[in-house]
Amino acid sequence: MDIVFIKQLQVDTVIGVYEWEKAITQSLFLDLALTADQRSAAASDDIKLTLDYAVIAEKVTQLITAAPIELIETVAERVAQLLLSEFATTKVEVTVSKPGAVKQAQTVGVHIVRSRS
Ligand SMILES: Nc1nc2c(c(=O)[nH]1)N=C([C@H](O)[C@@H](O)CO)CN2
Repeated sequence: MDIVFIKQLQVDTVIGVYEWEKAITQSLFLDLALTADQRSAAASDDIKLTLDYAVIAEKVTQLITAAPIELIETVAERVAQLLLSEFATTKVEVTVSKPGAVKQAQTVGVHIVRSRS
């Protein structure tokens, strides 16, 4: 099946479980993959028949920055539910990375897969 994707979407927001994290902004990086048949969009060359990645990036950023969140798991789940409810996709994969959270690691994060039920 076809996938529309966004890689390494940077979202600067208040994220973390510790008190000191609630007073600063940190960067999250998101990889998103939305499954949807793209044959009609390709045949008609019509943006209305695909998943507009610019719109997706904007809505995801708005969702994450609307209020402080503690866990990156919460970010991933909320993003997955937003994508499934507002876009014509049957399955989404969401990876949320938080570089710098573990000094000895390049990055840490969570990857979830959710389908329309
Ligand atoms: N599985 C998770 N582990 C941790 C998280 C998280 O969101 N998910 N968060 C933290 C802290 O906020 C950490 O990033 C501060 O450096 C710790 N573990």
